[in-house]
Amino acid sequence: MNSAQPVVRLTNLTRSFEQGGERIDVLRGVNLSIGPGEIVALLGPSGSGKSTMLQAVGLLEGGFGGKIEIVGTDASALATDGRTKLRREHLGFVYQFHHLLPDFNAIENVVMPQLVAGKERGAAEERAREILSALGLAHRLTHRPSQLSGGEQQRVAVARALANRPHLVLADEPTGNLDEHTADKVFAEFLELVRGEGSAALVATHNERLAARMDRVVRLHEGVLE
Ligand SMILES: Nc1ncnc2c1ncn2[C@@H]1O[C@H](COP(=O)(O)OP(=O)(O)OP(=O)(O)O)[C@@H](O)[C@H]1O
Repeated sequence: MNSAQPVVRLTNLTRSFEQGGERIDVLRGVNLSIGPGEIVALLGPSGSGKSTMLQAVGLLEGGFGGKIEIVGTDASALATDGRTKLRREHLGFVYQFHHLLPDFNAIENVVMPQLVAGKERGAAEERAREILSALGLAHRLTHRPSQLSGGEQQRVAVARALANRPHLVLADEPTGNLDEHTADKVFAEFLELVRGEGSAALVATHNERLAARMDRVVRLHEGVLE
């Protein structure tokens, strides 16, 4: 990767929804460029389009206008297979709710995306141990999600998102489901890990306090960033 190249560049991103015969223009021309290792907070009131924007950047949904470039590749021009490949190679996801596989323990949840990416099992397990330990979960490796606290579940979700060393982590209210004290702690660990790994991140949040800890804050207002 060219070191000066943005990990994501959005040019005139648009998205509208048709609901009950009415058209809502949620994104009306969003422009954003995130550099390597840069951690950006995406703020905006409820319903302003933060999740919609993360879905676009995550190449999870179609129906968007404009251009989405991920590490220099124009995703808008790719078919489903190409978008999946781009997503697997460059992106990691953390959601408000952990979405861990319930029948798999912590280490297996972190190993899984690495196997999907073609990594050999031994190396994947070593990486999972390393990253879970960095998040203080060395003593919880064989616990299943139901046997973990909410904070621990989110830490596993963070480890899973970073397992393949993504260039960009997309996080949608990653600590929104936790009490304030736990949220602060898990978020600090998340930031430290993302910084240590050198990944960039785009983090949607309502929380101004968390936003202030990131490198840059952008705000969605009436469909554009300000
Ligand atoms: N599939 C859909 N069909 C119709 N409208 C939708 C759809 N998805 C989102 N919207 C609308 O788009 C707007 C933006 O939703 P979005 O979830 O992106 O907001 P948000 O900023 O993430 O909100 P919150 O902070 O509450 O999670 C909302 O008005 C929502 O109702």
